[in-house]
Amino acid sequence: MSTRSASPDDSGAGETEIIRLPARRTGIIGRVSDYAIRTLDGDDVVEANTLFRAALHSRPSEAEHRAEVRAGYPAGRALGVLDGDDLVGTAMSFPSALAVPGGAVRSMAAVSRIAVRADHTRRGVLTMLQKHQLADLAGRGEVFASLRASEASIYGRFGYGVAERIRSITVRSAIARIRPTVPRVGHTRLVDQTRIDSLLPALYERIGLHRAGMITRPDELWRARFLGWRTSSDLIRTAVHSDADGTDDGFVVYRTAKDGSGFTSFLEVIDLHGATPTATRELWRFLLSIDLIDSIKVMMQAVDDPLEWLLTDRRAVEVTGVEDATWLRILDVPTALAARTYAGGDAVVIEVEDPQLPANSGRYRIDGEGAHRTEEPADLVMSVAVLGALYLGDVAPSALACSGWLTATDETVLARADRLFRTTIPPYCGTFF
Ligand SMILES: CC(=O)SCCNC(=O)CCNC(=O)[C@H](O)C(C)(C)COP(=O)(O)OP(=O)(O)OC[C@H]1O[C@@H](n2cnc3c(N)ncnc32)[C@H](O)[C@@H]1OP(=O)(O)O
Repeated sequence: MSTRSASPDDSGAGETEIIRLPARRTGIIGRVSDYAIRTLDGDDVVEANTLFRAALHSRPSEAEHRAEVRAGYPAGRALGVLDGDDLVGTAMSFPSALAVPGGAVRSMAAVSRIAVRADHTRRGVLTMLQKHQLADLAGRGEVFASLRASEASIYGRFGYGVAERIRSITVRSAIARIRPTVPRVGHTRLVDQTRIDSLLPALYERIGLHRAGMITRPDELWRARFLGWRTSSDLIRTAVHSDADGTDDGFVVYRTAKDGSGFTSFLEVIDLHGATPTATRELWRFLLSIDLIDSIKVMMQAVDDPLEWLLTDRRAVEVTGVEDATWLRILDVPTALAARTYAGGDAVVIEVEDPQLPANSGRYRIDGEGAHRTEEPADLVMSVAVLGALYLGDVAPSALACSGWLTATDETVLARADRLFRTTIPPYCGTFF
């Protein structure tokens, strides 16, 4: 049990993130000066969630949702930093798995809900959390950790590199028409929003990890998502596409909101996945057919999404931004390097530097057949964060060499490395956590 101080009238309106967890002698896994770090369990994760929400300037979840908030935390994966009895920092992760170039899938911790109480920042609390979290995840045998960064300047120092980017778009519905020669396949239906819990996880699993960068969604991640959608003040709807044989093969979750004039609204795509490009295309056909929508926004779309090619007027799609999405931290470099495929060509030897997880440091020979440790001299030297950036194929080694992120013995090495790491399409995750 834990206690949280509340406003004098106890209405909850003024609740703060001053959270006291009872002193415990057990479960402490580390100490730095006045701070102790321990694994959080039971209702303590709900308090950690309140701390996280406060750090993002959001109010706590309603008391009636306590059980659901708790269900959104996998057991044994939340950490808390305590200053005396005060919870002042937290981090957690979901157990997931990542599809890598070539189609293999390896374990991945989806790291999330990192927060330090506003009056304790810049004193090393996150550094303490990261040190323990990385060691814990590597100790569990997880191959990757991944996160979405609130700010780009935070996580490189902990070995995370930008491995995937996404684009955001606005579609002007009034001029967005699907080219008439594009065949209509299957059909799309709205589903009962109160029943999506039993529909979407299985459908997402059936869609599968068909692209490098996609990740599995554990139950706790879905629970957290459903809670967010249920408690949103916006109107949220779900549509499912089935193919010509009647098999469900894609879904879209979207919200609509009025723009103030009364009759027109905008629509925002929250989650859209198709097992095939055709399923995704047909979901777009549905979205574009909804009446009284001025514009459609997508915050998280693959950078190579072909939507504009589908339309009679490609300028109906305005790209409003391109941002970093997956920050990848390779926890087990030998396993990660061996898991992905490489285009052919001559070998390169890379030297990886990883002071936080030194078992990763060393030289690796990579060629079209795979990758393994070697004692040969290095052609390229890079940090584990830079290897994370290269790994899914989003950026070429030559681009990172030119910007000073890695060093190469000569230009010909870079051409070889570019060829080896190149992938046919850029990575895309499509899951926020
Ligand atoms: C995956 C996610 O959950 S993303 C959400 C992350 N959470 C938030 O953004 C919520 C608001 N912010 C916070 O809670 C905190 O400021 C955190 C978690 C970002 C940082 O925690 P802190 O305890 O202040 O970090 P810590 O003191 O360990 O700093 C480590 C280093 O990172 C730097 N750093 C930390 N945060 C930032 C930042 N926002 N911008 C720039 N540098 C930063 C520090 O200056 C320090 O650098 P140094 O090693 O050269 O001295």
